[in-house]
Amino acid sequence: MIKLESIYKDIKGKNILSDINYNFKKGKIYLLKGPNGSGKTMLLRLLCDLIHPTSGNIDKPKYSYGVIIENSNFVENETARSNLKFLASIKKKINMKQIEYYLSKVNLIDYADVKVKKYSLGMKQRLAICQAIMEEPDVLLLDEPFNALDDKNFMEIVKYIESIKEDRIIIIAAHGFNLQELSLFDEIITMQNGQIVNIKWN
Ligand SMILES: Nc1ncnc2c1ncn2[C@@H]1O[C@H](COP(=O)(O)OP(=O)(O)OP(=O)(O)O)[C@@H](O)[C@H]1O
Repeated sequence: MIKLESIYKDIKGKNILSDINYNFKKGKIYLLKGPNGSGKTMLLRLLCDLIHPTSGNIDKPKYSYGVIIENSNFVENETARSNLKFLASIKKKINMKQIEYYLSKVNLIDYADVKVKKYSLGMKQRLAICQAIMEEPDVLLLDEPFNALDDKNFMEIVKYIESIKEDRIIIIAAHGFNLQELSLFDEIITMQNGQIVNIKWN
């Protein structure tokens, strides 16, 4: 569990997150929604230690993280396979067989040896999802992972994310108009002006 208690974050004198109290539990999928600038990305950054709170407590064990936050930086002139191979070489947790397994999960196995610069936006998004899940992290943080996906790939990725939720904390920040209708999400958290203003349990 990740426990946030009275979290405040100020950047350059401006309040970005305000009095955030929340427990994120394993086995659940969370939707973070809210208007542009409401603090969704900042909350994700805080959860994976990219930023630290100005005040308040974060209580959590030493988790591993898979993240998509802002643009994923793949080397455009390399293939998907060599990009993922390079990323996997940092932690040395997985081998090429596992990379290929996850490439097939996001429907990219047939394009593994195509240079990323030839990928469409949706394919790049699926590659980013692949990169985030391939090391089977405890916590999956996905910022706007669905934007460019067509209906078929959207539904397949949604089903897939649902299938891996056991023993994992999954938090997805997204605008999508009808996303909250999906049974995918166990809890829907609405943010506004850096605060959590509504919580809905599915
Ligand atoms: N590097 C930064 N320095 C100062 N303020 C920042 C920085 N990055 C973001 N902010 C501010 O933090 C606030 C929250 O931004 P955040 O990116 O978390 O919003 P968001 O809910 O993810 O928005 P969006 O839906 O547009 O992605 C905004 O007011 C933004 O202007």
